[in-house]
Order: sequence, then C-alpha cells, then structure tokens
Amino acid sequence: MSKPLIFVTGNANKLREVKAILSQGAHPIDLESQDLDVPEIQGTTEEVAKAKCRAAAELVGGPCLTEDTALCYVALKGLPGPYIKHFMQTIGHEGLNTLLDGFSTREAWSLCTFAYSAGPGTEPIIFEGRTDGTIVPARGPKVFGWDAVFQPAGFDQTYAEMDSVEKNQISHRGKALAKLREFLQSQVTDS
Ligand SMILES: O=c1nc[nH]c2c1ncn2[C@H]1C[C@H](O)[C@@H](COP(=O)(O)OP(=O)(O)OP(=O)(O)O)O1
Ligand SMILES: [Mg+2]
Repeated sequence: MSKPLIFVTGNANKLREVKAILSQGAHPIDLESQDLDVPEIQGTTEEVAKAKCRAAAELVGGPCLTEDTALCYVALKGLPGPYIKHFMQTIGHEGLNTLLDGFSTREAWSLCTFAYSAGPGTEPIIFEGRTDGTIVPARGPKVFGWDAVFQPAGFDQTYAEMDSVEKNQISHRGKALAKLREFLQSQVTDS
C-alpha cells in the first residue's frame, strides 16, 4: 500500500492513539484522516460500525478505515453501547455514574470496533477489542470522552490517570489495533 490509508474520524484523541500504534513496528502504516460527517444508525455495535464504514467508503471513493467506540454496562445488558457519545454529551461524567445507582453491579466493558472497506460497495471487515472494567466517579484529566470514569479491571487508575502508552497497551483500542495492524501489514506483504 503506497498511498496513505484514509481514517475517517472527527475525533482528534482517537487519531492520536491510532497513529501512535500503527506507526510502530517493521511496517509502519501511513495514515491520513478526513473528518467526514457520516450517519450513525442504531443497532448492534457491529451493525453500527459496518454502516459507518460503508457510508465513509462512498464519500472517500476508495479504501478507508473507520472506528466506533462503545461503552457497555453489564447491568444494562450492554447499553449505552454505541450510543455512549450522546449519553456522554447529555448527562456527563456524573450522569454516567448515577445511571447505575440502584443496580447491583458497576461493571462495564469498553469496546472498540475498527471497520476497513476496500472501497465503495465492498463489505467492511471488522476488528474488535474489548477491555473489562468498572464505572467510577471521575478521576484524572477530562480530556478524552469518558476516560475519567472507566477503571480497567486489575488496575487502580482510570484510563484518564494512565499515561497514553500504558492505556494503549491494555485498552479496547489497543487490542483492536493489534488485529487491524496484522491485517494491514499482511496486505502490504501480499502485494
Ligand atoms: O478511548 C476512549 N476513551 C474515552 N472516551 C472515548 C474513547 N474512544 C471514544 N470515546 C468517546 C468519544 C465519543 O464520545 C464516544 C464514541 O463515539 P464515536 O462515534 O466512536 O466517536 P466520535 O464521534 O468522537 O468520532 P468518529 O468521528 O470517529 O465517529 O466515546
Ligand atoms: Mg462518531
């Protein structure tokens, strides 16, 4: 792949984490971003992620990458899930906590779904990563989404309190990127 791969995202924090991981290793992947407004439908995380990628491929007119992040509460059978962005914008860090008052578990998992399309009309391929954790009162910088209220299992820091290298090593996005990177690099060596 000589041309840079287009990552369609409007989220600068995502882009920073993705670039940091994909630029490492023997075959760094050259990524460019475009902030295109694609519709996000309702459905399962996989349906939402694939629809986003199909729409992005139409707009880009060639190969592209999209990513959809979900925050899934065990007590709510996986919701807010892919709708976390609207929840976050509307009820904030505090609301994401009080939502769970009265439930017996504050467990949650973060889920990252990358979708790669080879171009318009081709079915997107999905790469998922999941990290289990707990919803806690906000700790750490409130720079990136709900990072401050998610404490990964086995750690005493929230995502927001971790440094970026440590977060990428254990995060939903880091795990999904490990799979994506393997796929993209196999494309490089095959051609
Ligand atoms: O690692 C993360 N740690 C904390 N928060 C995060 C993370 N990753 C995404 N987020 C937030 C951003 C948005 O509020 C929602 C996902 O929505 P999502 O549609 O995937 O992201 P977006 O609209 O910001 O960017 P895009 O243009 O790629 O769709 O969760
Ligand atoms: Mg979005």
